[in-house]
Amino acid sequence: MSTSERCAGYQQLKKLSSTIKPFSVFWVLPEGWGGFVYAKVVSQTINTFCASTDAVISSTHVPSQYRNQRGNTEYPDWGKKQKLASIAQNIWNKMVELKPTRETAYHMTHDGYLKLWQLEKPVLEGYDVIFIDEAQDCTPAIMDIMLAQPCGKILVGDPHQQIYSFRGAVNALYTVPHTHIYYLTQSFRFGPEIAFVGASILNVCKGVKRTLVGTLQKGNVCGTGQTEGSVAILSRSNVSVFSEAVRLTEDNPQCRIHIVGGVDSFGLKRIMDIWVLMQPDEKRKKENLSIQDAFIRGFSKVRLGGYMGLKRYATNTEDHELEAKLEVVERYHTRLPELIRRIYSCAESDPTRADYILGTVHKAKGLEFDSVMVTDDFMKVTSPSDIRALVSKGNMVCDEWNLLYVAVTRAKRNLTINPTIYNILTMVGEYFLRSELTSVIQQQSPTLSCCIRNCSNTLDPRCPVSMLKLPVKYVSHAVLQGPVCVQCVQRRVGPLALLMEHPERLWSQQPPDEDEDELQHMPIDVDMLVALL
Ligand SMILES: Nc1ncnc2c1ncn2[C@@H]1O[C@H](COP(=O)(O)OP(=O)(O)OP(=O)(O)O)[C@@H](O)[C@H]1O
Repeated sequence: MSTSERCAGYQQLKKLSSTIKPFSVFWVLPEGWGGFVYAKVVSQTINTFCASTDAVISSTHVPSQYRNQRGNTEYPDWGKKQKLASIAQNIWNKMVELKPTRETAYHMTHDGYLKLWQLEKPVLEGYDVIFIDEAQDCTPAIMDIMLAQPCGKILVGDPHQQIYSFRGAVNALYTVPHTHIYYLTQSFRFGPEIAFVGASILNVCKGVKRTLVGTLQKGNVCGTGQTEGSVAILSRSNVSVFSEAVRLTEDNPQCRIHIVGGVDSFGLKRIMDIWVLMQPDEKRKKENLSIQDAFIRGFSKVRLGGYMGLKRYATNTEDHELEAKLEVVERYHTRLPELIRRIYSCAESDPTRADYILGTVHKAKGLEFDSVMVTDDFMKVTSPSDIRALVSKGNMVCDEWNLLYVAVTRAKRNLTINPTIYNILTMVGEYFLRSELTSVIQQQSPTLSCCIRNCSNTLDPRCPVSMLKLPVKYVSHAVLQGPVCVQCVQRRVGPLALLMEHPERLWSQQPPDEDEDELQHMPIDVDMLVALL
């Protein structure tokens, strides 16, 4: 029987589910191997198998480490891995069967029937060439199907946009033997400013020196550009997407917001169900509050422990999506029903009619917007030592840098960066300094006091040209802007900057009390110096 016939069969039997849920697996675990932690490990084992090219489940598909019930990292030995693999294989065998079942753990999933198709070794007839986009995020199972085809293959992708390692994606661009390789380093989406920000993230965080080039169109990366056209606020997590929706609709209740992927798939109904679960029994009965989602409703039973039980489940199974929803419920607590109603009433299904487009980077991948604002919930970087510490954590951190890179490269004209990107730009010598007539600076800042933190110097009004720190706006606040004294400029653009100042006055000024560790890593912005002279 072909996979397509099988799929029709699963559909008829109502034996299809989108994903394997640890909660379903939990009910079919054998004695002695119960609990949510094993349910998570077995689910992950089946997922890894489905993403692989292998025909049977083995200990290689079992995670080499996982968080146990106490929150400690556990490293299963070979015997334990064998047992977990055989539990997973039993479940997989039942998933494949074309028999009705009441256990949702035995439902076939999308990744599951893709796996069956791969094992069937399909031959796609009638194609001269297959074009495989987003090849950096394909699983080995998908690549196995594609590469086995007798026609030509073109793989397209960007290794720095790989953001699905956690789902078993392996960057095929580096592993597949090829006859030709072409580097597409120019993007037609944006101009040099946004390209520089993208290239700086790759350079500082991943040590990649190949430059990303834009076109000649003008761009703004200070968050101060004219916001015409589509404006997207991109976040790392769903919690921030929710917070942004709350903030925007609080500031302006008439505001129209579009949530990438749709307001329903964002899970507002499930968030509301979790909130209901959190309410005491009497309140639920008195106000006739019901829980729609069967999974959440399950936890209202005493033996599963109510809201706290659901929280334990999310922690034990490392279900980050559920953890995010719980965080939203706890953060907004009593206000939640009103906020959800407000978000629904401001939601706009057509992005072209929305004032703001909100979404996570995972959802916004492949899209582009005239203006992009990056929220501050991405990986935090304050110094080069942060980066060194993070790099040692391997692949998952690599995905985090890629997420930041994907976020900024969605912008066509205007970019609002976050503090981490600001710090990364500092590490490549971009201090947002510009030379300006001192008389012009004085109109804005009559005292000519240096705006750098911990510096009490002032600028000399007799100097014809001085330095100004440009205003940079983040999503939530603006950073310091204003005049910068010669001592502070010298630390950033090199000793020739001292030529801007009268020697007597220069010796009378103290260098500011800046963090020495930070200063050691401050690169000299030679281009700025050239521009100055
Ligand atoms: N040759 C070209 N001349 C002018 N504009 C182009 C050209 N090719 C693409 N563009 C424009 O550049 C933008 C980016 O193109 P496209 O979406 O194909 O890039 P991409 O490589 O798939 O981007 P990403 O993978 O980052 O999402 C689009 O607005 C597209 O219309």
